[in-house]
Amino acid sequence: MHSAAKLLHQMGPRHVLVKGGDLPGSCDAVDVFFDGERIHDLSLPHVKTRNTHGTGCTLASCIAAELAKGSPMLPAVQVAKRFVENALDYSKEISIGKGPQGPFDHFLMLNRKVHNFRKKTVLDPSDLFLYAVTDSGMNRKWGRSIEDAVKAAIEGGATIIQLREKDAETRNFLEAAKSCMEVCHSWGVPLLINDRIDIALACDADGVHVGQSDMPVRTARALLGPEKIIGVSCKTPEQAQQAYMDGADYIGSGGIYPTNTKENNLTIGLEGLKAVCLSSKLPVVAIGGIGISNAHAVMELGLPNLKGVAVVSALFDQECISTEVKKLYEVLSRASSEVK
Ligand SMILES: Cc1ncc(COP(=O)(O)OP(=O)(O)O)c(N)n1
Ligand SMILES: Cc1nc(C(=O)O)sc1CCOP(=O)(O)O
Repeated sequence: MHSAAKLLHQMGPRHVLVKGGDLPGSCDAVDVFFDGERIHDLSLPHVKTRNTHGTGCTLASCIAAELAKGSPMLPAVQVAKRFVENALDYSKEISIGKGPQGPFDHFLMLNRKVHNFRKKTVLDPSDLFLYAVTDSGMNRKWGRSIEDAVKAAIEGGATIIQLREKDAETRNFLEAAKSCMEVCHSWGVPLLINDRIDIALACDADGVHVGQSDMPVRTARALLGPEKIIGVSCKTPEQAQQAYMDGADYIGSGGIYPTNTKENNLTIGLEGLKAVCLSSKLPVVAIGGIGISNAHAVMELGLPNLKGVAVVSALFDQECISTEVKKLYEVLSRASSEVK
C-alpha cells in the first residue's frame, strides 16, 4: 500500500489516500495517506458487516465537505474515516436485498437526530478553561488534604479538576477520590483521574487523563465506555492526529514553559503548542510552567481549539489556593475577551 501511494503520487496528485478496509486477515481498517513527504497509516477497528455499498463515495464526499469547511487535508481525511467507521457500525444490522453486499445507511446523521441517537458529547470544551491538576507532594508540603485542595480550587473558579497523585497508595487514593467526587459534583465541576483507570472506574469519576506511555486511549475507551472523558498528552502533530483517531475527547499539550513539577519534561514552547492545535480538531489545554505571569501569552495565540490552561504549582504550591485561582481566572478572562 505504501508503494502504491507513492506510485500514484508520481502521477500528479498532491495527496493520495489508498483504502485498505478490505484487506484480508486484518482486524483493523488501515488506510494509507501520502502527502508527498510523509506516509501516514490511518488505522481504525474493522467493522464486520456485509453492508458496505457506498462507503467509498461517502468517504470522498465527507473529505470534500471537511475541506469546504476550511480543514487541512489530513484532518479532513481523518474526520471522514471516523464518520465512515461510525456509519458502518450504525448500518451493520440493516437487512435489505439478497445480494452479497448490502447498503450503507447514508441517512446516519438524520436518523441519529430523529432517534436522539447522537453520541453524547461528554466534554464541554469550555470546561478546559482553568484546569487545576493536584500534586500530593505540594499538598503534603502545605499540610492539606487532597479534598481541601480541590475544594479551594473550585471555590476560586477552577472549571475542571485532575487528581494527579503520583505517590498515593491505592486505598488512600480511592478514598480521597470518592470524597473529591462528592465535592466536584456538588459544584458541577468534572473530576478526572491521572493515569489510574482502575481508580476512575472505582469512584465513577468523569474520566481520565493518560500520557503517551500510559494505557492507550483505545484501551482506556474500551474499559471506560463512551460516556467518560479521556484526555491524552500530545507533544507533536502526529500524536495529536492519533489522539483524534483513537477517540480521545481532548489533548493536554506541553510543556509550554520549563517546569519543576515533572522531571525531564520536554519543553515544546508556544510554537509546539500551535503545531499541535493546528493539526487536530480536538479541544486543547496547554500545560507546563503556566501561571499568572504568562497565561495571557498562551491564550493570546487565539487558536480556536485552544480552550484553556492546566496548572499545578502556580495554584497548589501556594499559600492560598483559591486566591491564586481567582487571579488566574481574571488573567484568562481578559486574554480570551481580547482575542474574541
Ligand atoms: C491536562 C494534562 N496534560 C498533560 C498531562 C501530562 O500527562 P502525562 O503525560 O501522563 O504525564 P504525568 O502527568 O503522568 O506525569 C497531564 N497530567 N494533564
Ligand atoms: C503534569 C505535566 N505534564 C506536562 C506536559 O508537558 O505534558 S508539564 C506538567 C507539569 C505542570 O506543572 P506546573 O503547572 O507546575 O508547571
